[in-house]
Amino acid sequence: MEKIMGIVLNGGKSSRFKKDKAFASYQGISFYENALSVMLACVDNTYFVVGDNQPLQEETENIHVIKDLEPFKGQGPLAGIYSAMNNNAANWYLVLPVDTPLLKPFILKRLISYIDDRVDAIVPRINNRIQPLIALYKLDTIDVMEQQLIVGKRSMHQLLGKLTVTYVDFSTDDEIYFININTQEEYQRYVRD
Ligand SMILES: Nc1nc2c(ncn2[C@@H]2O[C@H](COP(=O)(O)OP(=O)(O)OP(=O)(O)O)[C@@H](O)[C@H]2O)c(=O)[nH]1
Repeated sequence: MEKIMGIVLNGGKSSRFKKDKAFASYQGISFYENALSVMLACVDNTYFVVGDNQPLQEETENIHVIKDLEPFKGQGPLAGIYSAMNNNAANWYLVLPVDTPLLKPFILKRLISYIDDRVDAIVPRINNRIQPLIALYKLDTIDVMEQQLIVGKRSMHQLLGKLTVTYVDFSTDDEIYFININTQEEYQRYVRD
């Protein structure tokens, strides 16, 4: 049985949203609480990788609050993923951002079912669009991540270009679950609490 650790990313600046996305809410639940609960419906333990405005006051038994490692602090989602994987706690890591409030556990469980040690990453694809922040990464990919960060290549797409990836196709009907809220306009259009 593979050991899987969650990584919920919450270290962004929310500059397009104009206020901290973590505290926006959907159906009365804040984005960050929702992301943690979707994650914990799929794995036993998760990292919660935060920036300066840490919403959780206390750790719980299965939520471990950490910060980006200093050399790459605030350098984007890849920095957060790398910082969590650096703790060496599992051989696979399931990543989730805070800003996909419509996501459901079945999506993550389907990705988990594709775990195979011959590949480096398992990434969903919907209508030819890939979602590298709702994905699984094998521990061994940490060296490639570090190299990318050292040379300032923060793009997840560029990272995937260097890995062996299984793309898991989801149908157009599932597209709704992957909606990513970056702006107030997107919030009004898709979420409207
Ligand atoms: N740990 C960590 N997470 C990050 C970092 N940058 C972004 N994230 C998270 O990655 C996910 C996607 O973030 P983006 O929407 O690309 O970036 P953002 O900074 O939150 O928003 P913008 O400032 O509008 O680009 C969110 O869950 C963010 O909280 C970072 O430097 N460190």
